[in-house]
Amino acid sequence: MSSRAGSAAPAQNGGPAAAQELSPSRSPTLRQSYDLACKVMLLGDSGVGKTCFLLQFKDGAFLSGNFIATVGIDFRNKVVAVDGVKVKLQIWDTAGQERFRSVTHAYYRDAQALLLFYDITSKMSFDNIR
Ligand SMILES: Nc1nc2c(ncn2[C@@H]2O[C@H](COP(=O)(O)OP(=O)(O)OP(=O)(O)O)[C@@H](O)[C@H]2O)c(=O)[nH]1
Repeated sequence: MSSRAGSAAPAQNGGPAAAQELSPSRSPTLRQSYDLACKVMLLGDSGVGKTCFLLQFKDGAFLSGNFIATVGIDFRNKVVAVDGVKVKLQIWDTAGQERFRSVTHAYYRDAQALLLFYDITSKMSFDNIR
């Protein structure tokens, strides 16, 4: 299985090298103006579709073809308007693989929302997220 380079894991494909270097303040999209900020975490087993959901929501694109597992954790920002209020969603895409659990747990603390994902064709992925 191939791996998608996450920002909180050893660098692959020229990505940042260490977990402590992953900071939302480094994102250029933060320059967008907003009224409220909200941290959202995407959680669930590996392969349930967290990254695809995020890319679809952020860019309107679907990642089909070879499955590339997330390494560690990564995030994307998107500003949405809710009743005239600009809300910046800082959406954190966690790796579903067990070996990254300790890395991803460290990011839960100040989240306002956790989105729990499972694969409707896999009862195990549902049981694991309960
Ligand atoms: N049929 C179908 N396949 C999907 C859907 N969403 C994602 N996939 C496929 O499922 C595979 C895994 O998707 P990812 O979004 O990378 O899974 P993930 O939960 O981010 O996995 P990790 O990064 O390992 O935690 C990919 O091959 C996708 O093309 C969906 O809604 N339907």
